[in-house]
Amino acid sequence: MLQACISNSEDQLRKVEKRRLLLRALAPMAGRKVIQGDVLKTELPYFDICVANIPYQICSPLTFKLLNHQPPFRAAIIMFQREFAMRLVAQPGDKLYCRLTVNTQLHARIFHLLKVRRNNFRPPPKVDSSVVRIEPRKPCIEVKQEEWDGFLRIGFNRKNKTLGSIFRQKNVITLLEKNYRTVQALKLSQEDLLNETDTKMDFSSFGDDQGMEMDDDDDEMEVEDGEADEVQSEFNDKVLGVLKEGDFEDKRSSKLSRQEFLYLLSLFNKAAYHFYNVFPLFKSILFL
Ligand SMILES: C[S@@+](CC[C@H](N)C(=O)[O-])C[C@H]1O[C@@H](n2cnc3c(N)ncnc32)[C@H](O)[C@@H]1O
Repeated sequence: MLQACISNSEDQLRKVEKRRLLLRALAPMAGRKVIQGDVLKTELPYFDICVANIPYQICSPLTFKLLNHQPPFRAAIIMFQREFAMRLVAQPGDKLYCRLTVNTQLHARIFHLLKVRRNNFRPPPKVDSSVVRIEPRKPCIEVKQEEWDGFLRIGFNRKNKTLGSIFRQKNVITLLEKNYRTVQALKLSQEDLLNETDTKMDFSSFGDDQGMEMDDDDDEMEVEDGEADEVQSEFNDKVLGVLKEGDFEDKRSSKLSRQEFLYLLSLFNKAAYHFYNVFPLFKSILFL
């Protein structure tokens, strides 16, 4: 059939070659189901490999959807906007190292495969691209995702400030103290709080603001609107004691590895300091 199409015309030869390559690429798909739909809204079936050239506005939600997928797949090879890709593969100390980096690298190993320059496309888009390989960690790391997210938000609030300075901020201490008092009032154990380990990542909080917004400022994002005054109280001294215990007071989030973040969070939790709003838990216990 294909042979019959062959002609001397260079254009047609190119078309035939394209078609031959396409048929070869699709051969393993024979008998497979094709699902048509919005990838973000579609429940994905079991899959082993994901290969995708995606519109860049869905970089963050798609990445987190894939990382939440169970059972974990073998690998995803995806082309991302260059800067997003460099954030995924950044290492402590790199300019692009951020909350997105730590969060994704907690759940997956990420490799930069190749750069694709804008001029490789016709017409050229406005940005360069990179192809990366994402391999979910197996077994997956068990964390309470809300706790981890809350902790990283605070840590990367001013990623180049020392943790000592961040954990003197009024809004940070107020959050920790409120949670601490709730936990104490209910005499909740570590197990009560962390038992329902929720490894699911809430990618809704990782809008493209988190994934792509990049400025020259140190600031990642605010914990919440409002003042960031420093406080000095007995409670604050105790919180700083946790930082000192792990030798973290003079360290900066921009240079901490994910293992160090995990360790520091474990020290805080051991001392009953929590970073997510425990109040709903309090309410659910009251209304049992
Ligand atoms: C960058 S193009 C890649 C096209 C083609 N796969 C290729 O590699 O040449 C991205 C494609 O994803 C489709 N797309 C955009 N948003 C999508 C979504 N939420 N779910 C599924 N496909 C989407 C677009 O219609 C477009 O065809």
